[in-house]
Amino acid sequence: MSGQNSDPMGELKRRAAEEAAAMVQDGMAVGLGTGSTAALMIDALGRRWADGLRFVGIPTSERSAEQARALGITLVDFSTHAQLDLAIDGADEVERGSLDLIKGLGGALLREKIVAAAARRFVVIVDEGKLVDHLGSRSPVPVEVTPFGWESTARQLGELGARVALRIKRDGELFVTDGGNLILDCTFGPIEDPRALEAAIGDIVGVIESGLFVHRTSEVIVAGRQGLTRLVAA
Ligand SMILES: O=C(CO)[C@H](O)[C@H](O)COP(=O)(O)O
Repeated sequence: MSGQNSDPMGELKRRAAEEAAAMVQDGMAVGLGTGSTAALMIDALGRRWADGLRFVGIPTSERSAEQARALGITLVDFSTHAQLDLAIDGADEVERGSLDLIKGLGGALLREKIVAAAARRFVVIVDEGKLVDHLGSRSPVPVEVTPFGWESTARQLGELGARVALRIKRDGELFVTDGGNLILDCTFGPIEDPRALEAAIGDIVGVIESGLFVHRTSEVIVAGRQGLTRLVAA
């Protein structure tokens, strides 16, 4: 069988990633997301870099930094670029209408949220399977917490109505973030008021950040069976 059409959704995700990468212009400071979709976008930026485009990137994880560095992309940090022109990232769920997100199944939510908050435009790339009517319908909300006292933090997250699971890797080791913290995956079910939940989670001592991204998205590029769709925040 020809490999060309063996993964039509993968091909559409690649096109969505290329469309997002096409938004980068010479001289921009760009946030580079994390995950399999963001990796396709970084690859696309690498091709544009090889063609002569020049910009600087702030990566949202060590993984993305390594990938971008290998492609020759210049990386900077917030000491020289406290504001970014654009950030591009994937997501685990996108709420239709609001374009609010759940992120962090890849474990990079803290740096991803800092980068999204620093960007004038935040563009998200997903396949259509990530679109939901209510956040929390399929994905838990990942919450990054300090290792010290995580059991107490978990208990308090449970009091908000979540089923809480400490993230463990496939090899049985604890998942530790790039910042040296732990992730608690909190299953709430469909979330009625993401803004209120984000605030309530953030109020718990020991919580560093949650994977709820509320009112942060400028645009979503969706790869679907019918092709690419662009959703813009109302
Ligand atoms: O939030 C993330 C990492 O922390 C990713 O953006 C999210 O998990 C989507 O990843 P993928 O594109 O591999 O489905």
